[in-house]
Amino acid sequence: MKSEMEQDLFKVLVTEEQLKRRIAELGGALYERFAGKNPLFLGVLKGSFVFMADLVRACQLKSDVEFIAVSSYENATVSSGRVHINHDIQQDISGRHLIIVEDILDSGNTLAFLKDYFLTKGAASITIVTLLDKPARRTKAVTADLVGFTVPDEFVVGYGLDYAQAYRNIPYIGVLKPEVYAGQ
Ligand SMILES: O=P(O)(O)OC[C@H]1O[C@H](OP(=O)(O)OP(=O)(O)O)[C@H](O)[C@@H]1O
Ligand code: HPA
Repeated sequence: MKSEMEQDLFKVLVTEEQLKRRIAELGGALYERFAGKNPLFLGVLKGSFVFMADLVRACQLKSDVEFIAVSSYENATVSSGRVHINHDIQQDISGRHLIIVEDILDSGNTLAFLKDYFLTKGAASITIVTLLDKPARRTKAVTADLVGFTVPDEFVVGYGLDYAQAYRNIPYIGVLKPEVYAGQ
């Protein structure tokens, strides 16, 4: 029997197997770039929490982890354009090589904001890793250094990504049935 979340799904875009394989590749690429450099993995909450957990374990670098929580979607499927910091980082990042870990690069508002924010705080370098890239929706000129999958212009959920805070615990990436958004 389908779970209550699966009943809301219209289709699967990226399977668990595809995620696992690609994240192993991303981990390997990061290892080659950062071995010996003690980078700081900086996860962007909430969406990146699942990807971050798998990525750091796929990349056996000597490194530490930090998190910032920001939001801009306010229960909608389009960005409000205003990025709020809900919980800031807890350590000095000046002189550090940052690996920003995102679940999705969509309009670019969040990563454009965070790049400026961390450069102002004195990061030595910033590398952006995003699990998903949705270039069709971009309004800010920001690109990722490493991308897991490029996705079409559809609102996606699962593997950390939400709609109205739900569906983050689906273990793959999918698209919801249109009626789930009815009334938005
Ligand atoms: O490129 P953008 O259009 O800025 O979209 C990407 C951001 O949107 C989502 O976060 P959201 O604001 O929904 O907060 P959440 O991570 O807590 O779900 C996602 O996790 C990214 O951080
Ligand atoms: O397609 C998306 N799904 C979930 N959260 C998001 N934040 C930006 N784009 C998306």
